[in-house]
Amino acid sequence: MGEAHEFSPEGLEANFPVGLDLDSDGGQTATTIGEKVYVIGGSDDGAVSFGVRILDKSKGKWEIPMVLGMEPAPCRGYSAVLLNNDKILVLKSDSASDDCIWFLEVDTPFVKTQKKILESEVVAWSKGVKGDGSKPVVISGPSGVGKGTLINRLMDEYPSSFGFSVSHTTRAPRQKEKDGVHYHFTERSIMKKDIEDGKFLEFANVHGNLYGTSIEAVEVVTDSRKRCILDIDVQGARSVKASSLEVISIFICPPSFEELEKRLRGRGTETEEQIQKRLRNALAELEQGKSSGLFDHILVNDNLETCYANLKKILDLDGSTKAVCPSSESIKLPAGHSVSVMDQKVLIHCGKDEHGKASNSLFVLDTSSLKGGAPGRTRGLNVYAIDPFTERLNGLKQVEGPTIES
Ligand SMILES: Nc1ncnc2c1ncn2[C@@H]1O[C@H](COP(=O)(O)OP(=O)(O)OP(=O)(O)O)[C@@H](O)[C@H]1O
Ligand SMILES: Nc1nc2c(ncn2[C@@H]2O[C@H](COP(=O)(O)O)[C@@H](O)[C@H]2O)c(=O)[nH]1
Repeated sequence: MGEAHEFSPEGLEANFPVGLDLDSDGGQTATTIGEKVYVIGGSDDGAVSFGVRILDKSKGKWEIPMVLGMEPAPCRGYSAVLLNNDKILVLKSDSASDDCIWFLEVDTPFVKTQKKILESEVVAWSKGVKGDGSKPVVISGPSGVGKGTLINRLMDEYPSSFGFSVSHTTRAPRQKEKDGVHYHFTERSIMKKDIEDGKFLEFANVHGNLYGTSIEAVEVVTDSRKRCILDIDVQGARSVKASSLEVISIFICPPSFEELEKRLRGRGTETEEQIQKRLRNALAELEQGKSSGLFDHILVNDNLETCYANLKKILDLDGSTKAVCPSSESIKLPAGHSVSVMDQKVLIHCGKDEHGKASNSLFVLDTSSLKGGAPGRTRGLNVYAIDPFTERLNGLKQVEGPTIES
């Protein structure tokens, strides 16, 4: 965990004279990691935006990195603190409670991998979400096995707990499919460009078309505080496994190849040629799915009721645990806040409240159990309030029902 630092453009310019032309009216922070200075932000009419540039001190050169993930919306101010030498915690002032904690990943495993793939300087934004959240669920299996049927049942029974990751595809829509609901139907050239720009968590050529999960598709679901479900093929599942997104992966098998063919034909959505292609691919998918240790669970979808019951068991929905329900705690930071770091705890001193009055509020952001991160959200944030009059820092105590605004 790095030291919290108060940002001073003047001080920084004295230390790093190589053209560090930071806003004199603030709105920017600079965080140094080794030879690199990460400068975030810039203000325009009082609104701070979150552009990123990097000063490489060894080369005496500025670089504009590729920025992955959704950037935070502009706000009136923020503070930044380095965590674990690989990410910068950004605390936005006067922002909605579910939009004030962000991470700019600058040297995490995901960013390191992307730097290699994209052969460019890369940083990645990841919004912090409170509470443990639940790992996204990857559901894979050959075409026609019943993945969509199972997912639809789950979403119908638990509409507030699960959200579907809407993939992009270059295949044509089927009769009842809606753009933006079942898929984002797109053109190959557009999708390829977005892939090159690092917007996809995974993508694959499946049955002659391009399919992929955008980082945004997963973020949108996480932001709605639901557990994300991805319906993707085996190649996609392998890419996700290799990424830093932690998931539960489930492979669905048919009871027999004949039954698979029957279901695929019975659905009546593909031409004979497409059915033949999907069946040919199913042989390889079944072999890979069953044998490679790629999946955490394998379910046989023979009887639909039994298979659905087993799926619910895997997802702890068989009555033994509560439904996925996010914490309702929230936080809103005034412009005058400051931060300091102790062990893995970030102390947020509120300074002034939203009416400009002095405030003694002190919040603790415990970063010891962070999970996930880019691509996607950073889960496991624990925020609580402490009363500075009654508590000493070595005796931090959680206050019930924090006074943090909801
Ligand atoms: N257990 C089952 N028994 C009999 N029919 C089933 C069963 N599960 C699903 N089906 C039927 O099989 C057909 C294919 O199911 P579904 O569309 O859900 O497959 P899928 O795996 O999502 O396929 P794709 O990967 O092509 O999207 C549908 O007509 C569905 O009603
Ligand atoms: N790798 C990915 N595979 C995906 C994605 N979205 C869907 N799929 C898989 O494609 C086949 C065919 O789907 P269909 O809707 O044309 O029948 C199926 O196995 C899906 O699981 C994706 O984003 N990435």
